[in-house]
Amino acid sequence: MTRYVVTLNAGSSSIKFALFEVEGEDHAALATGLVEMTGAQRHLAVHDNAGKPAHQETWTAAGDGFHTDALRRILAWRQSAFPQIEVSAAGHRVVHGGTRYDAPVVVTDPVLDYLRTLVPLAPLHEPHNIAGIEAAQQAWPHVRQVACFDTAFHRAHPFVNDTFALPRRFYEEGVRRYGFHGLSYEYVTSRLRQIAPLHAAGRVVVAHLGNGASMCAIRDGLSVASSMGFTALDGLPMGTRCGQLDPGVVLYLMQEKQMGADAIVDLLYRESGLKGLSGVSHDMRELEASDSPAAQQAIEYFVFRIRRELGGLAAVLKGIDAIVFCGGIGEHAWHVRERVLEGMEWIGVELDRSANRSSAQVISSDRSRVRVFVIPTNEEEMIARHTLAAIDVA
Ligand SMILES: Nc1ncnc2c1ncn2[C@@H]1O[C@H](COP(=O)(O)OP(=O)(O)O)[C@@H](O)[C@H]1O
Ligand SMILES: CC(=O)OP(=O)(O)O
Ligand SMILES: [Mg+2]
Repeated sequence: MTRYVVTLNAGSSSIKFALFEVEGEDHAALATGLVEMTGAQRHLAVHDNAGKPAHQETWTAAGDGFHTDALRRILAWRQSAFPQIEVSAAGHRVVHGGTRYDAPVVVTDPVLDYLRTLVPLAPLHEPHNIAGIEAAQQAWPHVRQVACFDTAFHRAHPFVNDTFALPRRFYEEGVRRYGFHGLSYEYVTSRLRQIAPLHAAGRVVVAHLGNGASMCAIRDGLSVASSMGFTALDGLPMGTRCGQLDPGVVLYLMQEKQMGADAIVDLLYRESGLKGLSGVSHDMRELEASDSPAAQQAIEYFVFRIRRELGGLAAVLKGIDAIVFCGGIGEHAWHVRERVLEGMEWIGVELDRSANRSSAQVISSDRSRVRVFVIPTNEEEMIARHTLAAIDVA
């Protein structure tokens, strides 16, 4: 039986969506799309299954909520482009699932109530993920909604990789290292199983380097440790997020700079990372093109933190068999990959520079003991897979 699923990844200023046709184990994206918001301007662009532009719309917001407005347009496009299709379910990327969810779940009112309590733990993502679900419920009242969590993949971490050294009661109430980008790690792991099954069964470090960035140690397909923690702020520096930070800095901001919680949230989530360090841009493409010394230093810091994390995660795994790069930077910025892997022969990596420059699937040399891969991630396909599985058991 052929089934159809819509996936939604709602952010603060964009919604990524896709329509999948599912036949048994085969998931084919019939179309993928993006709605972007710039000021009052809205822009919707859909690409077909060959990646060719299939539909575009630009409009000015009429005071309506971004998600409701955009979802109505997505629905109208779906009805006119694929009138014969009946959608079985809508799957949503939800960044934080807290302690309660270690698997995707069909959305009900109690689920939404719980997700609302997690908003302070993911202020850049969770409110928009919830708004996307609510708008989809309104727009498509007869379609089941499934929440797919970024944290779920990491929920089996051993205690030491899950805890902070705070009094125990904080751990019990959920102050833990959750880890994020789980849908991406799960997808990449499943691709690695197809491409290189022996490596996939071994010790793998995946670097998801996008606008948000994290790294994950994976053994036999299971997450063992992640660079991200309680929130999606920790670990690597990101487009606008600070990454690892001495908590003493936060105390200093409060006590000496009299900064309140909202100002600190803004500083650490929206004004730091590559953007804050460079003063030029949050975007790696603009930093690479810039001749500003601060832009070059921001890249240097990004590379430095990835190298530190790689060493740390390799130690957790007691050695590594494979490294995988994914995400916008991981898939395209060969220069960053080259600098991350420079002088890493001690860990067993020998780079094939020309394969790396063309972003080939395997970028390590034939002699390299550790195999290094570039695998384009596909969070949408993972959401589609989880969504159908969740409605099948519900
Ligand atoms: N060709 C490229 N070269 C270098 N960096 C790139 C390139 N394309 C995208 N990027 C980087 O990837 C980021 C987007 O990553 P992506 O994983 O698509 O983000 P998101 O987290 O929004 O899904 C951009 O902000 C930019 O820094
Ligand atoms: C969790 C996270 O950082 O997500 P994104 O990369 O989409 O910002
Ligand atoms: Mg991302």
